[in-house]
Amino acid sequence: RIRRYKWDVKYEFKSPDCYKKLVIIINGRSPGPSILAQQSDVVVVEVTNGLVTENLAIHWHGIRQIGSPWSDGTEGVTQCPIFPGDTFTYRFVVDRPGTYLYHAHYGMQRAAGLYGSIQVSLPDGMAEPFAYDYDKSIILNDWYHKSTYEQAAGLSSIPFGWVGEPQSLLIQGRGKFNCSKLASPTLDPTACNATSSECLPYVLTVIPGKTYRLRISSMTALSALSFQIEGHNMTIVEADGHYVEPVVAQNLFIYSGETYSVLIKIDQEPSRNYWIMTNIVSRNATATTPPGLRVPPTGPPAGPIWNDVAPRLAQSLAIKARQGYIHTPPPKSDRAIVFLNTQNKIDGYFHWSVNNVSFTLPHTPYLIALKENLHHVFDQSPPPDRLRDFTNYDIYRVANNTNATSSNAIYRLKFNTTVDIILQNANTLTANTSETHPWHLHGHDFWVLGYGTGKFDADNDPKKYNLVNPIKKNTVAVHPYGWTALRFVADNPGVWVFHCHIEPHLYMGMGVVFEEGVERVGKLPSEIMGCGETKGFKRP
Ligand SMILES: O=C1O[C@H]([C@@H](O)CO)C(O)=C1O
Repeated sequence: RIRRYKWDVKYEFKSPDCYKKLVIIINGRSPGPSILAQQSDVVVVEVTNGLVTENLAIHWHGIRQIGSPWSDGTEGVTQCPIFPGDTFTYRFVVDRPGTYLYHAHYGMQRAAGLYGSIQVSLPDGMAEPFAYDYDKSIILNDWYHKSTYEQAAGLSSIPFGWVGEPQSLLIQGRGKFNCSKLASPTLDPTACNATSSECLPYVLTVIPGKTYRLRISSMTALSALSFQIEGHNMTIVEADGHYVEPVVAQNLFIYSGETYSVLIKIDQEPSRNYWIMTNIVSRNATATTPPGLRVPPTGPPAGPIWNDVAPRLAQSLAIKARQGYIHTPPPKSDRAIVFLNTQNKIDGYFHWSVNNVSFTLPHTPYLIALKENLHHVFDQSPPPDRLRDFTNYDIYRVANNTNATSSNAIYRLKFNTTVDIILQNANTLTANTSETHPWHLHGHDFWVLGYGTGKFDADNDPKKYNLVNPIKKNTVAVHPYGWTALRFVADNPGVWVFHCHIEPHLYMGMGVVFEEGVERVGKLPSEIMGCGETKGFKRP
C-alpha cells in the first residue's frame, strides 16, 4: 500500500512554551503530522519548501532506506537541499514495525521545530509480544528562545557563543515558560502570553484499569532526559523499533534520537491527577514542564540527580533483545574502528572531533559525487581508524589536541563486511567535564555489544561483548568518561552519516560518513541534484 502525504513547510510565529518565536511548521503544526503506516508500505511525502529564504531537507530517522539511499534526507550527503519554493518527493519503504521519527537535516532546523513521529504497525493478523489497550505517541524536546540563526552563528564565531541550557522542555510540543522571568520588559505585549492556548499543558486522559502503550521519543537539541509518570511504574518493551526484554522502571532515561515504547497500567487512585514529568540529566539545567491546569495535589516528583551517571549506565546495560526476537550478530568483525570523541579548538574556533578530525560537509552531496566520479569535491584520503597515539591518550584530562583538523573525508567500508565501532568518550575543554553523546547511524541498525567506564581496553573488553542477546538500535549513548561498542554489517549500498544527535555538536563537526557498496546503487533520481558541481545535472 502507498501512504501519501503532502506537506507545506514554512515559518510562523508560535508560542509552544508561551513565548512567541519563529517556528518551522508542517501543515500548520509543530510537531508535524504523524506518519502512520503498516510494515512494507511505501511512504510518499511531497515536501514543498515554503521557508522562502532557507533550504530544507527532511530525514526519516530509523528508516534504513534499503534501495532508496537518495531518500535519506541528509543534505550534503544523499541529496542537494530543497531550494525555497521547490517541491521534493521522498519515497521509501517502511520495512519494519515500530516507532521512528522524522526531522530536518539541514543546518539547525530541527531545533526550530521541524520534527514528528512515524509509527509502523505490524502486518494484518500479526500481534505484538505484549498487550495494551491504547497507543499514544509523545515526543519530548528542549526549547530555546534564541533563533537557530543566532545559535548557529554563535557556534562558529570568536568568541564562541554557546546558547546554554534550554528555556523549556516540551512534551508533545507544549511547555510552559514563566513569562515573569523574561530578562527585560519587551515592547511587544504579545511576546510572552501565559494564557495562550498553544502552551496549555499536555494532558493524557486515561481510563482506570487500562494499559497504555506510550511511544516516548526524544528530539532534543542538547538535553538528555528522564521521563516519568508520578506514582506509576513503566515497563520498557521497545527501543528504536526493536522489542526488548521487559524492563520495569520508575523513570526512563532517553537521549536525543532514541525512541522507546513503555507500557503503563492505570492502577493508581482514579480521583486524582498525576504528573507527567521530564527532567534534564547529564547537564546542570533547571528547565522542567510545570502544568497550568488540573494540577496534581502534590508538587512534582523530584527528578534523578543530574550528574549521577550510574543509574543511566544501569538502564543502558539492562536493555536486552527480547526472547524470541533475538538477531544474533556475526561472531567476529572484519574491521574495528575506535572513535575518540573530543572537543577541540581549530584556528581558535570550538569544534567537536572524532580522532582529531572535525567533520565538514562538501558542497556536492557525497552520493552524487561518488556515483558521478567527482573525486575533487571531497578529500579522498581516508580518516584514521584510531588515533595514532590512542594508547597514551588520557581521557580524563583537558584535551591538548593541537593537531586537530577539519575534513570532509569519509570512511569507505567493504560491502557486506562486519564493522565494529568503539565510541570512546573523554574530557571536554573544561576541566572535570565529560558529556553524554547520543550517536545515530543512518541506513542501519547496529548491535550494542557493550558499555564500559574509562578507557577501552582493546585486548580485554571485546571478550566481554554481549553476543548472545544484544539489542539492535539506531541511536546509542556514550556516557561521560565511558565507551560504547557496536557492530553492524555494511550491507546497505549508499552513503550514511554517523553522528552525535546533539544538534550543535553535529554542527561543530561531531560526525563521520560511511560509504558502502555505492557501485550497487541504481541510477540516481535527478531531483536530488542541482547544487554544487551538479547544477547542470538536474534534468527537467
Ligand atoms: O559544545 C559545547 O560547548 C559548551 C562548552 O563546552 C563550552 O562553552 C558545551 O557545554 C557543549 O556541549
